[in-house]
Amino acid sequence: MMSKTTLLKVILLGDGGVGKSSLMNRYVTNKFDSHLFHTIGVEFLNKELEVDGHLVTLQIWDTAGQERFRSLRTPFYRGADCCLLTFSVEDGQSFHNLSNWKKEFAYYADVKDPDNFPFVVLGNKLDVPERQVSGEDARQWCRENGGHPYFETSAKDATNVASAFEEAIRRILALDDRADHLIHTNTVDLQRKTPPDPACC
Ligand SMILES: Nc1nc2c(ncn2[C@@H]2O[C@H](COP(=O)(O)OP(=O)(O)OP(=O)(O)O)[C@@H](O)[C@H]2O)c(=O)[nH]1
Ligand SMILES: [Mg+2]
Repeated sequence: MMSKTTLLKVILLGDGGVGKSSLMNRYVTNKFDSHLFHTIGVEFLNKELEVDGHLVTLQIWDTAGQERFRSLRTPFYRGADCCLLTFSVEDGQSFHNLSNWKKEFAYYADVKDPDNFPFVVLGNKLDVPERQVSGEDARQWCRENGGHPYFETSAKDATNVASAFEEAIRRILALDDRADHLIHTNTVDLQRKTPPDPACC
């Protein structure tokens, strides 16, 4: 059984410690580690899913947020279909740095028109009671910086994690001129037990 899947690359950016790896792990493996190590360079995981009738292979690239790893992460920005700008609601500095992350992405991904590129903003660690960034401030930043969608998430208790990644997919698929850029790959469904087509080699 051959089926068409669309490969979409999304990239997680944001300060070290805001929870990028935890969000990816929660979404792909549904696990959470309260003592996760800082990422060095980049890592990626794939997740296959169906969104609004589209079979999608989501390739999630998780980057190291610490400044000392800048040169290791930036070569991987090119070709991203969506960028998830991530901060932690209990870390005001990580919120103030969103503009820098957006600029870094646009520069190294060579995005010509950042205002029309699909960014999604994530305010993570919603479960932590001591907030430094209000939802209203975050929404205002999103409105004033290109009208990006905003999700408050918790990788720890799984709040809104799937919704945020699925919004990223919808934003990409909604772009009018996607058709020319989509990478269609044929995949083999190993679960399906139908006999081979006799007309086939
Ligand atoms: N309470 C709480 N802790 C979280 C959440 N997400 C991540 N953490 C914790 O915050 C710490 C940092 O999380 P990471 O996922 O490693 O952060 P990161 O953004 O990948 O950091 P770098 O790899 O250095 O860029 C870890 O101890 C996580 O367990 C969350 O939603 N709630
Ligand atoms: Mg990490």
